[in-house]
Amino acid sequence: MIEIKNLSFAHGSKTIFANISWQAKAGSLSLILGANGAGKSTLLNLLAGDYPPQSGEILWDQHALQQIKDAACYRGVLSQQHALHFPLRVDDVVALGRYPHARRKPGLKDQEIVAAALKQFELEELAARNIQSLSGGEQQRVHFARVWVQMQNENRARNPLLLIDEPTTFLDIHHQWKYLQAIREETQKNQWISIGVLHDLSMAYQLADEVLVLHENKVLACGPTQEVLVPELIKKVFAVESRIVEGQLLIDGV
Ligand SMILES: Nc1ncnc2c1ncn2[C@@H]1O[C@H](COP(=O)(O)OP(=O)(O)OP(=O)(O)O)[C@@H](O)[C@H]1O
Repeated sequence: MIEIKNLSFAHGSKTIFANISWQAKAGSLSLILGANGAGKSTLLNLLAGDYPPQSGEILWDQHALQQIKDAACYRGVLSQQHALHFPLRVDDVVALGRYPHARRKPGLKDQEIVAAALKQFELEELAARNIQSLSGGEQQRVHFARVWVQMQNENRARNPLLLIDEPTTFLDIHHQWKYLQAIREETQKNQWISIGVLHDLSMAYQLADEVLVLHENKVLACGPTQEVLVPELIKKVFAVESRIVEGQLLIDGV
């Protein structure tokens, strides 16, 4: 479990959150929602350990997140864009995800995990290509696979933590659904703690087990998605009209 307790954070003199608390459970996909500038990426960056909390604490399976030494074996971060400015084969990029686990270089077991990821993410035909020659969406699929292999860990000292920040921006609609559904299934099956940011509210409504809504430096609401993400709240936070029709969230417009 991730527990955020009385967390406050400011960028310079600008307060982003004041005294927020929240929990994200293992086995759940939790999405952070909020308008532009609400602090979603800042919260993910704190969970990624990019900078320490200024006050309050973040606990990962009851240990202070900042003090966990083997975090790279249990924490994967998938962002909108990962720029690689040098030539590397696709399968070598995916194998980079195994380096935190390997003493020197990835061994047979790591190679098997990489091969399984290339198959699962439909990358076998691209495996020998230079990543720089791929389209934006193809590159993003490679990074999904890289993070997926990083998250595979037989030693369960803690529940793996997956952080996703708008990871589907460059993907076509088939791959958006395929990969987010794969994340959801892995999360349930392997008790990952998966926390992400997604701007598509309808997709969030379908896929997220839990949501956290950030608004005006506070947690406006949190809990099971279909209880929290109701038209009144959506109007207050995003200033759009919406409806729930046959279990789907439809956005009508501004
Ligand atoms: N390094 C920084 N220095 C100063 N201000 C920053 C920094 N990073 C972010 N901010 C500001 O903090 C606020 C929150 O930014 P953040 O990126 O967390 O928002 P967000 O909710 O992810 O927004 P978006 O939906 O637009 O991606 C914004 O007003 C942003 O301008």
